[in-house]
Amino acid sequence: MKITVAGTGYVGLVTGVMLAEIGHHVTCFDINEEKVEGLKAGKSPIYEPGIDALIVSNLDRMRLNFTSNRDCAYAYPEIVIIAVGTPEEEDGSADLSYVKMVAKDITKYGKQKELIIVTKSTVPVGTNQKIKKWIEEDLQNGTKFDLVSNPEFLREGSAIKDTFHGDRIIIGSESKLAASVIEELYSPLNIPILHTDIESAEMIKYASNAFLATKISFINEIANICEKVGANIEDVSTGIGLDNRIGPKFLQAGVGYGGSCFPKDTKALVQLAGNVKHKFDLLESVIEVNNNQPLLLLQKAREVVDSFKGKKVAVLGVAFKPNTDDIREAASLTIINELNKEQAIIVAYDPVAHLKAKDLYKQGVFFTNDIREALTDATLAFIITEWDEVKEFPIEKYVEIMETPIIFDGRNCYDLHKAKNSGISYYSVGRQAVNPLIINS
Ligand SMILES: NC(=O)C1=CN([C@@H]2O[C@H](COP(=O)(O)OP(=O)(O)OC[C@H]3O[C@@H](n4cnc5c(N)ncnc54)[C@H](O)[C@@H]3O)[C@@H](O)[C@H]2O)C=CC1
Ligand SMILES: O=C(O)[C@H]1O[C@H](OP(=O)(O)OP(=O)(O)OC[C@H]2O[C@@H](n3ccc(=O)[nH]c3=O)[C@H](O)[C@@H]2O)[C@H](O)[C@@H](O)[C@@H]1O
Repeated sequence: MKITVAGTGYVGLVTGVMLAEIGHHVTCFDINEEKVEGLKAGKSPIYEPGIDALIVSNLDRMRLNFTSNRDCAYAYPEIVIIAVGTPEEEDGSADLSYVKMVAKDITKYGKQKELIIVTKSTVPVGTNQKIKKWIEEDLQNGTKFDLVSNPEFLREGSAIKDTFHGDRIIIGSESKLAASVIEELYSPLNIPILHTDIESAEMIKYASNAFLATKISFINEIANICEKVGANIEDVSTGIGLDNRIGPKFLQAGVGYGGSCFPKDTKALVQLAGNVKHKFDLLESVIEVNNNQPLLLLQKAREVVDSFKGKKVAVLGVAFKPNTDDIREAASLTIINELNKEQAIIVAYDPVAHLKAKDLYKQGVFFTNDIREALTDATLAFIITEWDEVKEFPIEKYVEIMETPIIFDGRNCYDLHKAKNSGISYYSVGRQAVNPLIINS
């Protein structure tokens, strides 16, 4: 099939590449010309394991092309997939202006008589009806179009695997024919498909992200209590997860969830509920717990050192999770901002996100992809992202290279016995402190 994907971010690019790989002819359109030029040359604008090889092989097979020309993108596709951003507005609701821009481009530049428009961007319930209205406002006579809501569930860092081996594909449509075309589109993937109405498909996406965020805030609250009553959250998580009804996933306690989606989608769902006069108390608490979680780690450090002023502090991990260069809403930024306010000398390490993060700070923060450089002569270190490079860093080295080996681990990377034997002062989440220490400023 002939497909145009609007937006070449994490979702659009991975979707486009996947569809080309399973045999479709895909044009990826983006308004960012620099991105498009790079992609034409086979250069991915995002760090995502496995994506570069798929871009290059499908460019070579001529099944994939990139453009910033609207005529080329919208003239004759059979299907347009909307995969542009839906960032949050100031009040937490979703900004639909990029989605609207695509809807308007489709009617302005489209020359086809029949078209299926698939919404893959995460959009509030009711958005597909808005898209319908935006398109009908200036539709050429005689053009027939159908809408399909087809939310995306990939995770950054494992996006390729998630796309080829997802748990489910949701197809929400008012048109049986359009739904069957989209089912056919994905059939080589052999992933279970659920057909729903459009509104339910839109809600499935928000409810999924909200549920996962709830699991994380729940386990973080249990962790916070564990610390006070002498329990160990790692054992508690394992014990809970052995119940098949609960399952072991998304029970890793830490400094909370970040990224471009959980924070914005939870807020958007609270807004959506508010619009229909439903106060979503549970989800509001999930968000509040998450906002506090990095601050609790900082609080532990404040109880150990009187002041951060003038001290070298290492921050290990800047990306919101491992295997991505995405730093949107990363817990590291909360920690760095607070330390920066308190005039610490911050050296932040990340194996891939260090360059992106550099652009955010004018002064007071140094970024490196050399973990030793970050730790050498540091008074204390915060572990914020559980990169393999961090987990595999030998614990004894902290003692060797830091001025005082005091570690605040926001991702529970190390075994408590090993930490004890190594001689570091080690504070983690939901577990007892090891070799606790007080130093004077
Ligand atoms: N990042 C993720 O892991 C996931 C994201 N989503 C959702 O998918 C949507 C896209 O997210 P990302 O890919 O992360 O966004 P992104 O911010 O990485 O990429 C969006 C792209 O759209 C382009 N764009 C903006 N307006 C455009 C227009 N009118 N025409 C063509 N291109 C345009 C931008 O230049 C950018 O390259 C969002 O709604 C997000 O919530 C859903 C599942 C996973
Ligand atoms: O809508 C989206 O954008 C996507 O959001 C998440 O994917 P992603 O944000 O890429 O990453 P996750 O692996 O879900 O992690 C999100 C955050 O939760 C944190 N997390 C995750 C799991 C856990 O047990 N504990 C925990 O703190 C991670 O460190 C990270 O900061 C969902 O997992 C995807 O299904 C969804 O498609």
